[in-house]
Parts: sequence; C-alpha cells; structure tokens
Amino acid sequence: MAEDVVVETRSLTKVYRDFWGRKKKTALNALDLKIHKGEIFGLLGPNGSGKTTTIKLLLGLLFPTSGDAFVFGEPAAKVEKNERIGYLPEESYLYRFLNAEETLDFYGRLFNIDPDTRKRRAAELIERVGLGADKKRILKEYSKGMRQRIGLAQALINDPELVILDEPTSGLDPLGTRWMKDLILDLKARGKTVLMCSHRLEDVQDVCGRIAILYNGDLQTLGKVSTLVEDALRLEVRASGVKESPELKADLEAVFKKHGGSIETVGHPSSTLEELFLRVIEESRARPGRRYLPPEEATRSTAVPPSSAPVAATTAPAAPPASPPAQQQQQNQGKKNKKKR
Ligand SMILES: Nc1ncnc2c1ncn2[C@@H]1O[C@H](COP(=O)(O)OP(=O)(O)OP(=O)(O)O)[C@@H](O)[C@H]1O
Repeated sequence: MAEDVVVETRSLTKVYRDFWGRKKKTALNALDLKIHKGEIFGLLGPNGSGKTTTIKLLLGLLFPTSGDAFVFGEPAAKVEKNERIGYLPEESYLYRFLNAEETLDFYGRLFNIDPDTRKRRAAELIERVGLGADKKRILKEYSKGMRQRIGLAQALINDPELVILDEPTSGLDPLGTRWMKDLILDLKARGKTVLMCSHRLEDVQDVCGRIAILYNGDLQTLGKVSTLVEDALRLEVRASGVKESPELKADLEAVFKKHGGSIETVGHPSSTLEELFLRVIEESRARPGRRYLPPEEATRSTAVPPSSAPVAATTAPAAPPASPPAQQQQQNQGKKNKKKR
C-alpha cells in the first residue's frame, strides 16, 4: 500500500444476518476506496446506504463478510491502530455527570496518555472547542451544540492522525457550523486526514476535497468535489464596473452568439444564506443597536459608485434554451461558486 494511503478498502462487503444466519441485508457491496494522507474525504449517501457500516468496519467494530479494509496499512480488525484514530460518532456516548475536564481526562486515560500530557491537551482542546467558560459544568447541562464540541475534543484527545466524523455539524447553529468547518480545515492544515459523513451537503462541499456517494451499499460515484459539481457545458463570466442594462445584454448576446453560445442569465451574483447570516451576526456584534444594511444600501450611504457592483453573465451552448428548472439550477451553481473554500 502506498505510503500516503491512510484508508484502503478492497471489495469490502458486509452482509448483516439474522439470528439464524439467514441473510438480512447487504449493507455494503464490494467497496473500493483509497483515502490519502492530509485529505478531507466525504462519505455520503441517503439513510441506510452503508456509511456507518463502513466506519464500523474501519474501526474494527464489525468484521467484513468479504473483502478487506486497511488503516495505516494495517488490517482494520487490529484494534491497536485505533490509538491513531479519533472518532466522533453521530450520537456521542459521553458520561452525563462528568464535566468537560473530567471527560477529557477520562478518555485520555483510556489511551494511556501520561497525566501531564493529558492535562495539557485537555486544557488546549477545551479552549480550541470554545468551552473554556463551561469546563466545570457537567455535560448533562450542555446544549446539543456544546455536546458536539466536547465530543470533538474527546475525538482529538489522542492527537490522532485520522479523524472520523459522523455528522459533525448536526445540531449546530450557523455560527457553530462555521466554527466546526474551520476546525476541520485546521485539522487538514495540521496534516491530519479527515473522513466525514454528513447529510449537510453544503458543509461537505465547503470542506471536502473528494467524496464518495453510496446508495444501497453500492458506490455510485467517487471523485473531486469541484470536478463532480462542475457544469462543463456552461460558462460563467463575472464582471465589475458595469451596470446591468438591455444594451449590455444585447452586446453580450452578440458576443456569445458569435462563439456559438447564448446567454441564459445576466444578473448580480448572490452570496449564500450562510454568508448573509454570519455577516448580520458579525455586524450586530460590532455595532449593537444598529440594523444590518444590505450591501447596496450601505454602498449608497457611503456614496461609493454603485457601478462597482459585479454583474454575472452565464452562457450556454446556443440550443436548446434551458428549461426554467435548469436555469434555477444554474443560478444556484453560481451561488455555490461564489462560496469561500
Ligand atoms: N445490526 C444490523 N442488523 C441488520 N441490518 C443492519 C444492522 N445495522 C445496519 N443495518 C442495515 O444496513 C443498512 C446500512 O446501514 P448503515 O447504518 O450503515 O447506513 P447509513 O448510511 O449510516 O445510514 P444513516 O444515514 O441513517 O446513518 C441499512 O439498511 C440498515 O438497516
């Protein structure tokens, strides 16, 4: 196995059987997968498609019916390799009557981390996940978002090389979600490998480099997110310093017609709702008591020429004209492209 391959599965298959050994469900069917060091990999699929089964197989909590799974080049059934893995399950199994410090100390002991390192890492992680002010409160009193934060700290207590996150942003508000995504990106920046499952596809698109989509236990697609979502049949042009007008549209139409295409939409690019939400909260904090002003109103009040607002034109091959749903899809795609990575 190549040195930079952290996770590899070869025809990995899991069939659940009932008490009598009769086949109940093929949860995973001949999965071939490689996850490389330092990447954030998303394992996606609808409910019941085999994601948790895959994770359990990688952690050695389940045995495959056939095929192989390797982590760090070792068979997944070898539980010793789990010392190099951090795992945030979808439902965290944390003790409700321990506080944050005690929780991290408890998990540190399970990994046989010496007391000084345990104490130092617990203090660092509590700050990193933003629970400094609540570290003495018992987890029973924590909100869902706070439990997710301590769950993540628990997953990182052994300074793992591979971090497996099952629905890391579930239950988090937009600020918590942004925080979690930044933390996942920070793990990558520190050279860690991240495998995450999530139904929140916006979050996956924001952080994952590559994804696999499972359906009913079968691998349906695998590749780079940017390549998979790219619409190679359309072209997007963004411009600034011009105002939207019928003349502009006619001129653009002529240019694109000359090159065999046609314009689908001309308009202003929009940001995502997440970006708007974060901006409103940021400005409310910075200027308490003042209402948020949308950019064009703020621009007007500071007398910056409105013509600096960018205009986006999206073109497509000349025929056939796009149907309304396709246009909508294209507009959404435009929004996506605008998002920060
Ligand atoms: N212990 C089990 N016995 C029998 N069938 C099981 C068992 N565990 C899971 N399954 C079945 O295997 C299939 C895959 O389940 P799995 O939990 O891996 O899906 P998932 O993609 O993680 O779903 P979700 O998104 O809901 O978490 C499902 O049809 C599920 O019902």
